[in-house]
Amino acid sequence: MSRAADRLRVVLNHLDRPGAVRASFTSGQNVSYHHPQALRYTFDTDLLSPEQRIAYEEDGFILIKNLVSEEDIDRFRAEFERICKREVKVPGLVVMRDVAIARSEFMPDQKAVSKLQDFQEDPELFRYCALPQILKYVECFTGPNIMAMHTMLINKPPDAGKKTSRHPMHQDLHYFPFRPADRIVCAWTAMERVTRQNGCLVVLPGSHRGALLEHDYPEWEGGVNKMYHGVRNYDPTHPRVHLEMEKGDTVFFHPILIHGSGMNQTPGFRKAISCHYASADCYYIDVQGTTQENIAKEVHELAEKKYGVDDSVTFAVRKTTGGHVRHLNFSCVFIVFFTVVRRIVYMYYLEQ
Ligand SMILES: CCCCCC(=O)SCCNC(=O)CCNC(=O)[C@H](O)C(C)(C)COP(=O)(O)OP(=O)(O)OC[C@H]1O[C@@H](n2cnc3c(N)ncnc32)[C@H](O)[C@@H]1OP(=O)(O)O
Ligand SMILES: O=C(O)CCC(=O)C(=O)O
Repeated sequence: MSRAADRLRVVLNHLDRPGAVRASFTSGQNVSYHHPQALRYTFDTDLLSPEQRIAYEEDGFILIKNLVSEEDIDRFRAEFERICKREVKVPGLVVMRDVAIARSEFMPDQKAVSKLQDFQEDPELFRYCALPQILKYVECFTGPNIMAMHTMLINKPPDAGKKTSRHPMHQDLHYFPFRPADRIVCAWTAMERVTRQNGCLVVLPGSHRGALLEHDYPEWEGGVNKMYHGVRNYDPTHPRVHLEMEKGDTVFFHPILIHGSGMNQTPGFRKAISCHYASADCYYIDVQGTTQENIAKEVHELAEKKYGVDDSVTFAVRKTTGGHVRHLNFSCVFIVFFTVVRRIVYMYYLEQ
């Protein structure tokens, strides 16, 4: 270990000792999960090294190599294929097609699927969200009571020539009407080798320390996928990092971190699986009058059109236990983030 790392460890030990200044939390449940004021984004659970904690604090993301086994990933891939072939039907699942491909008559159906969203009712895919090795890291950011909030399997298609396979630079918090942001984290696992060629994630290190910015559709000539909003104004000179990853590597990142992904310039699909987690202490906010109002409106419109929902819709809550990490799974579609969310949290507390 380097001398600098040794020094860092000593400083962190001092800061972490009982009686040191603590950050405040939204409930007493996290009392033993303190972190020193200087470290705002991470908890000490004996998993992250001092260097890793500092890296996440400074950059807003951390990449862990080889976290998910080849066997698990192959099982997720097989389940994805079963879903595409309609061999299994998953309640609440949102199947997205790339806008350029959806409008093509010639693409066989399963190839057109660019993303599955809200797979929490698929036990095989949902295993990803409950993998102990993932939850151990999640706990470093959310604290011990963890909720799975949003799930995706992203199947970035070979670009159809319109550059629609790109995902504009954005902050995930734009889609989440709950807070505090620092207690939310995304786990994103490469299901195969991801490179600049096939459209790896691109992040702006340190941008998680900024505010949630205004988002809207980018003005792209070839079209933009539904709800793929981009950050309106960000510093184009901000350093960018392309996260090239091997199968099974996992990146954890903060919901204010500005990120996106490039065009897939290869003939193959680029797959990744991800889950957004939050502390059970997170609370929902009213997004009226905030920058999130535009996405809330769009989600409501889509929900009305597709499901005819109103605020009286009820959603089930399922609870699972994984070691000492309590893990909640919301049975919800994307829309509940903006509609009946308060009820779900309330039900959770009633169950205690
Ligand atoms: C926190 C992390 C957030 C991550 C950020 C995100 O991922 S944000 C992205 C989240 N996105 C979503 O949740 C979108 C969910 N998607 C959907 O609900 C659906 O895929 C859809 C509404 C876009 C289309 O569903 P439908 O079942 O109506 O599909 P259908 O095939 O009948 O198409 C209806 C019309 O929509 C067009 N269409 C289809 N897919 C589209 C797409 N991705 N973007 C734009 N338009 C699309 C079709 O060409 C068609 O247009 P015409 O009528 O002109 O022929
Ligand atoms: O996997 C990708 O290409 C980008 C995913 C992403 O940023 C998102 O869905 O929010």
